[in-house]
Amino acid sequence: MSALLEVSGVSVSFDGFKALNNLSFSIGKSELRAVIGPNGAGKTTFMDVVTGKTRPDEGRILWGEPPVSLLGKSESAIAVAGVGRKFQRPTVFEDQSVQDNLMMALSKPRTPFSVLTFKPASVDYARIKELAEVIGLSAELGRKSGELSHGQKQWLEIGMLLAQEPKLLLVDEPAAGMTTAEREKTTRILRDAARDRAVVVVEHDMDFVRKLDCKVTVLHEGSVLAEGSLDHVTGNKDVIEVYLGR
Ligand SMILES: Nc1ncnc2c1ncn2[C@@H]1O[C@H](COP(=O)(O)OP(=O)(O)OP(=O)(O)O)[C@@H](O)[C@H]1O
Repeated sequence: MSALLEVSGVSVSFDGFKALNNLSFSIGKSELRAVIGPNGAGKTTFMDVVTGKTRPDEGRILWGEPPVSLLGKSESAIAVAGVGRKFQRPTVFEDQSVQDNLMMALSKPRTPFSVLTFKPASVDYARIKELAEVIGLSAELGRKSGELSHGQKQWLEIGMLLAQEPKLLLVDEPAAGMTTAEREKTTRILRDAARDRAVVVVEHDMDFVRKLDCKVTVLHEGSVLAEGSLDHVTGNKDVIEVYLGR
């Protein structure tokens, strides 16, 4: 499988402390991957370097086919290239309806004035209907987003990101604060999203990671400690030591 994103030998230091230490990571075009690791392992910094928020001191970040370097590109250029990022807390426009939130997301990649001048066409309404089905909010399209449950807001934001058709979606702890039923639905949404794009899920919750049923990358002290199925990595003695303490 050819890689969509290839991170190699990336290091990032903050005041001499290596948050990422010679990190290498690669993901294919339609792949779901969970990234786990104890607090301070470098998960957020990893997402920050991929999205251009933090510049690495060393290493390469190659993207797409033919591969181009993401190093030196701005956060917005990286987003336009197809990297979407979902932060942990949902950020939707609470006073707007679910449909309007999705419509605003659809309008984003056009021009700087697109939100003001955007006139939805029937194709846009059809796309919103489709997105609402993907995120399980078809019955909520007319509701104010502020009235949604925490889980529904998270799904709406995932839908808003999908509206922009990212090639890679980075999702930070989507299951936090969700009910069991919401987690199950989130698993389904992420697995479906990864059918035709790459999805990286940073997660602490092992039950949730198990349900994702995908390859897992374990980070520790800014490097990859282990990689493989969840059973493989949780059976690794280094991983056990890191999680349970020496
Ligand atoms: N801007 C910064 N300045 C100084 N140190 C930082 C900065 N950002 C991260 N760090 C340090 O780098 C290390 C890695 O942090 P990072 O947030 O990437 O870890 P994480 O795996 O996301 O942790 P958590 O699971 O707690 O969110 C931590 O020790 C953190 O304190």
